[in-house]
Amino acid sequence: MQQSSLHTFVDNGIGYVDSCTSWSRAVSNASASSIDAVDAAKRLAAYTAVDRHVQPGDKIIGIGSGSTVPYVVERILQQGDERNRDRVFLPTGFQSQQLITLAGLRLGDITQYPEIDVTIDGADEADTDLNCIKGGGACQLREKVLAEAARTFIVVADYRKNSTVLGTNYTSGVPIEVSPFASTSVLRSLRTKLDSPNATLRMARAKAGPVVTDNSNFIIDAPFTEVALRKPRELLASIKLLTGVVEVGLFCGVVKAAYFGNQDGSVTAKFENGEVVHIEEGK
Ligand SMILES: O=C[C@H](O)[C@H](O)[C@H](O)COP(=O)(O)O
Repeated sequence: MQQSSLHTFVDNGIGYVDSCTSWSRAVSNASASSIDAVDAAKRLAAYTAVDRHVQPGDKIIGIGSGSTVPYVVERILQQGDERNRDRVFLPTGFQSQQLITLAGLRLGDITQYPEIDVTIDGADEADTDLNCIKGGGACQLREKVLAEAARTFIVVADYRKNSTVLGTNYTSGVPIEVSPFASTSVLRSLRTKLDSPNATLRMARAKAGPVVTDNSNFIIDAPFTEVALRKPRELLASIKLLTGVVEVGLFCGVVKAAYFGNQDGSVTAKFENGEVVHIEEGK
């Protein structure tokens, strides 16, 4: 598999970059040079994470979703056929399934392999304690299953996702996957009971009607106050209690380490014990 083909796939995205998130739309609208800089940062983060966390003994590997993940697959391919021959790769959705297949890697399923050695995924934003917002691409249910099943769950992203408090840079709201049947009542509860007056159903861009997830559900994007987002575990618990909610794009207490590519060619690594390490280019 040529590396460029993996990115052609994502660029055309089967619509991923173009259609999934307002964040991604912002990127699409940015100048070519800023896209290059952001992409370079994504690649740096992905390569560093793979080099440190995808070890020869790791045989069951979870592959997340988003525009940073193709670089993860690219780096894994660079580890060579010998190392990848007896590995199985589990996808978090349609996009990563296509990535794995196109790369010529062996595709597996979480139902066959409920214990994963390492899962690497993107994020929409991560805070100081490694709580994350995920689901800008509507994949959070399968992503959370593969994150929790993994001995090591690693997040990779560019510098824009590295925050102190969730909701600082990613302002579209917390992505919430809901059963279509319950979507109106969940929306109402979010607006009236959970103080998210601007919660909205995510609409598709090249289809009339709402975004439909890989699990045939809908997505609600629910913005919350900074006060609420400073306590993501509590917020997650209260959203999950709403009948009809399938999964919430708040990941709390699952990330072992997050790698953020910076514009100057360095990588910032944040670990679950609170340690922050600055990795200079090439180290
Ligand atoms: O549902 C999508 C996922 O949570 C992605 O990992 C997240 O949206 C980050 O994607 P990207 O790397 O494109 O910013």
